[in-house]
Amino acid sequence: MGAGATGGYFGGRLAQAGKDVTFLVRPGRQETLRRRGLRLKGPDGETVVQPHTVTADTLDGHFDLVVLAVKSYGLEQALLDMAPAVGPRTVVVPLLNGMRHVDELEGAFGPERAWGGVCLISATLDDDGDVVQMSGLHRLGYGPLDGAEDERLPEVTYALSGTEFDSNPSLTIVQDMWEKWMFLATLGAATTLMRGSVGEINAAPGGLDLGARIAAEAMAVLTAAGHPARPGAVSLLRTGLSGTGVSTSSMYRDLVRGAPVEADAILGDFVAEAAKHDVPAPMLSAAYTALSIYSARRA
Ligand SMILES: NC(=O)C1=CN([C@@H]2O[C@H](COP(=O)(O)OP(=O)(O)OC[C@H]3O[C@@H](n4cnc5c(N)ncnc54)[C@H](OP(=O)(O)O)[C@@H]3O)[C@@H](O)[C@H]2O)C=CC1
Ligand SMILES: CC(C)(CO)C(=O)C(=O)O
Repeated sequence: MGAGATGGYFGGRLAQAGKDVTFLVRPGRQETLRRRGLRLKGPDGETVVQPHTVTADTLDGHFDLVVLAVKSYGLEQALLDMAPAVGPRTVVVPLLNGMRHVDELEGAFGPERAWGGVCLISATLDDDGDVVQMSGLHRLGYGPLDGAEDERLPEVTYALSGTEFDSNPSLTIVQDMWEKWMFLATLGAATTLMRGSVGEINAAPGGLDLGARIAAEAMAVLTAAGHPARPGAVSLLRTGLSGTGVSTSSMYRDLVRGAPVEADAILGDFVAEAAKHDVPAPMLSAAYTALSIYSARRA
């Protein structure tokens, strides 16, 4: 569902590996994909696949697996449009950041079909509509939200394996999603508040300290919410915040090109979680306020 940066990337890699993939898209995107093919550009070169696409009005029959890859502000319509594709045994794996979509997905399709998902990638669409993978990271995690063994997990794992990206079935997907949320809340707040990449922030006076302070707030929120970050997640966060590189966040890239941002789902809900547990989060809160002003001006 959606053939933008993440849907285009993971779906394109699956199609490249010979899997039976259909992209549910809107007419504008369908036209671009017809004209140019689905082009994936990245550190390892360029690949073109000719994707099979459908639009909501031509969607027919149930699918085994739906990978939901829209922005949070497009979720409501996306759930309506994809509903005919979801049958009794369909599994829906969302790639969205944040946690609010979990309730919406469960509400729409029921807990037996709504799974959790996490994607770690830095991707964007360029001016031609091609998918650009901006670093070597491309990991997709998925699993049932209740963490119980599910006979469909090996089937979904088979469907999502044998491609160029890392595929991670997980029985701790809710914890994985919280940790991903912590990572993105930190990186998203730092890059949008400072209007710069990780390398630029770290090179500026006070930049290193700022990153560490936002990370400390975010980790405290996870602990208070009952999902303390595991050592691997803490180390990923530290690595993500260190260095001199050009890495940013999808929210930063949306901000600098004047596009809508997912501030409410990524930072608003996170700050609300902090308030619920009386955890001070002044830096995260400042970033959310700044993005809310940006969103109000765009409206
Ligand atoms: N980009 C990144 O590096 C990462 C993004 N994420 C998360 O993944 C999610 C998706 O982000 P991303 O892929 O970057 O977003 P994009 O904006 O690049 O892609 C979203 C796509 O969804 C399509 N879409 C929206 N609504 C519908 C609909 N009703 N029917 C069909 N297609 C629809 C849009 O189509 P149209 O072209 O018609 O508008 C667009 O192509 C977000 O929550 C983001 O935070 C997570 C990790 C990394
Ligand atoms: C932080 C990152 C790059 C990790 O995948 C991400 O999710 C985003 O930018 O939206």
